[in-house]
Amino acid sequence: MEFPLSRAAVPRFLALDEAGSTNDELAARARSEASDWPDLSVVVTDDQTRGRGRLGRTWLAPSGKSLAISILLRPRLPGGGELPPDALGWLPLLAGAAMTRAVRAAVLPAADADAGPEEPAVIDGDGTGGVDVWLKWPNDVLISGYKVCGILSELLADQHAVLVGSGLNVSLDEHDLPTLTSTSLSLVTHAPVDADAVLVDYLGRFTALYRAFLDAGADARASGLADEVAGLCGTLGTRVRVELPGGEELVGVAASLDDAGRLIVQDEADEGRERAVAAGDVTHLRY
Ligand SMILES: Nc1ncnc2c1ncn2[C@@H]1O[C@H](COP(=O)(O)OP(=O)(O)OP(=O)(O)O)[C@@H](O)[C@H]1O
Ligand SMILES: O=C(O)CCCC[C@@H]1SC[C@@H]2NC(=O)N[C@@H]21
Repeated sequence: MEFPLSRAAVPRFLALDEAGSTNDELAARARSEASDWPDLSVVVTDDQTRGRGRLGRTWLAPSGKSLAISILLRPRLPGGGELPPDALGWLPLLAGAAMTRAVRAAVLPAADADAGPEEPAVIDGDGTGGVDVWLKWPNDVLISGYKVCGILSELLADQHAVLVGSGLNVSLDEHDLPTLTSTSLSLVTHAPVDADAVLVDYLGRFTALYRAFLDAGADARASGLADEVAGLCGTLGTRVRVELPGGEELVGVAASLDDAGRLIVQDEADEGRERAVAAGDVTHLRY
């Protein structure tokens, strides 16, 4: 697949006909030819054969019907210093916000896609009941509750770099869907999707948010990133169950994001005491 628009949008762009994992492909190049792979280098394929999710889980991508996109970040503060650890948690959320906007632009009429972050994005002209697109904290983009994109961020500690990998279901049919809870762009639009147009939109939005974040000294509130993420995050205000990494379970309303991008949950088992969650499997519960 050719990506003329996306290729022009970033400092280095490599489209592979096939890859095991684009995160692994980009990590290997970032290490072996570091000076040739600058900040915001991108590796993409529409045929990823061994995609990874968190905790060794599998990301499935039928050949030719989805995009695996990896972005290399070598973030530096305006003075050249490295990002404080708390700032790193915002990078996957930044990617999620950019992807949520790009998915909205791909599946919603322009007026709805560009609405303010708090506006629900809904099409209801055809009696289908409407379509909404939200970010599920911390790493999924959902269309009407179905997962269209998953994001995996990995630290390249030896490079002081981060890889942000996104798997986007572009044109999977019903019978291609890997889970009962997934969907694709074309299943929603009922029309062919221009993958290069979606990708360049994602990269442009990502770059703008990333530059603003770094220019503000990696202060998510000052740069507007925290508001953008919060406005797009469908998890906030809902009752959630969180399976914490140690196996503990936490149930309560997801109230806000803290300064490190962690989810603040009001623990029902402890009189609503607020607990900050950095990682875990989140399920949105219905009342
Ligand atoms: N192409 C795909 N589209 C949607 N979901 C997928 C796809 N491939 C795999 N999955 C799901 O994504 C999960 C990846 O695991 P990971 O823990 O990284 O994701 P998660 O977003 O945290 O989990 P979940 O999707 O269950 O909330 C797998 O467990 C699988 O259920
Ligand atoms: O399931 C998730 O939520 C995360 C999935 C992340 C998949 C992407 S596809 C591009 C990059 N390469 C990988 O092996 N994984 C990520």
